[in-house]
Amino acid sequence: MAKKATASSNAAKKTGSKTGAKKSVKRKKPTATAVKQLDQQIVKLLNERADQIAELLRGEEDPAAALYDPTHDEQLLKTAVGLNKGDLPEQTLRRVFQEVISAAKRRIRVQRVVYLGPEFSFSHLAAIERFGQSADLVPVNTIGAVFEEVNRGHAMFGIVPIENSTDGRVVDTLSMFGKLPVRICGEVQLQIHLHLLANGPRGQITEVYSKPQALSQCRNWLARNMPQARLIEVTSTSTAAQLARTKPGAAAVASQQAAVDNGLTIQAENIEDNPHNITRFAVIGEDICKRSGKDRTAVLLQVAHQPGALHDALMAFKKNKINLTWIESFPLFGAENGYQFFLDFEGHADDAAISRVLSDLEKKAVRMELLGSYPRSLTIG
Ligand SMILES: O=C(O)C(=O)C[C@]1(C(=O)O)C=C[C@@H](O)C=C1
Repeated sequence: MAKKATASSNAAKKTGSKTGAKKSVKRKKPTATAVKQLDQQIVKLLNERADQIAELLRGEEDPAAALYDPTHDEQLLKTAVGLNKGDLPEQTLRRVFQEVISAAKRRIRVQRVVYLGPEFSFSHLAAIERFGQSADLVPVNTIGAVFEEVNRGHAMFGIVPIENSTDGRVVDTLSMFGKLPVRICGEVQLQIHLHLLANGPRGQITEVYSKPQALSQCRNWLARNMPQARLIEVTSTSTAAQLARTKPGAAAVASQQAAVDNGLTIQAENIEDNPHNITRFAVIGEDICKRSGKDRTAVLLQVAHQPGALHDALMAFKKNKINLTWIESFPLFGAENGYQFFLDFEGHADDAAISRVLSDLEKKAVRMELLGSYPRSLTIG
């Protein structure tokens, strides 16, 4: 991580004290020629790095299959960013290397990824974070459509919001797992900063548009600061930003990138009620992720609609000492039909203890689907 100068090191610089004195690095004067020479070197090295990545991938037994390896990508990014000795923020370097990896992979095969659009929704930002901008990132209008496109094989991957630290589960996503045989093969965790965007002055705003989850994540702020405005739910935050561009009196709760893309002004920034507002996105597709040592596994479970059935099934976790990290219930169609459960827990399906849990669950279940095992990700943002 880039080290920031501390108060004491600044003081040391001023006084030239021995303990704080840094060896001065001779830098070339930033003339136009010097900058051009530096750029030439950077461009040459970035090209060489991309060539190496592509070459290594081509050397794999199945280069196309090797393209999706979030654990390997994460290690590569961590190592590269860890070499930073300057003041550039970690996130800036991460972006650069992420794009080099993405461009190199494109030479092997273009990865088609669907997301809830339009552009600059948070799902789009999560897709850029995982796949880079050289992937073919395709917007669709609903979370259901992301699942449909992946299920029909029109896209190799989809990216869908699954859970938010302030607002909880994203029902549209969880309910789709019960409807289509699509697997989870990764996750992206993004820090979500929400902004109030509009075309005109704040005093003229009469309606605020956004996705229900985004409105809910800043409901206290909106109640305090926009008590007169009507809150209107739309399919995504970036759809809201498009509406705010054209509709008089309309504002949107959306990302900073959506403001830039739609030429809107940020009327109030970071209006999320919880400063640690994190959304977890699932990467869906057919790929099976290798064990990374820090994995989670998700299953869909239906047990008999009778007393003690869920308790009996969950004993599998206690018996095998596995930490259950998340459980959600969904009513099945028909009032008397009971519930379906979404479970998320620590470990990979290839671990011996997890395979015992899965077989125990299967014995107790009316229906059980393994949704997938995936490596845990860092929170970005
Ligand atoms: O509307 C978007 O921008 C989305 O990508 C969806 C979504 C969500 O449904 O959770 C994603 C992240 C934020 O939590 C708000 C909205």
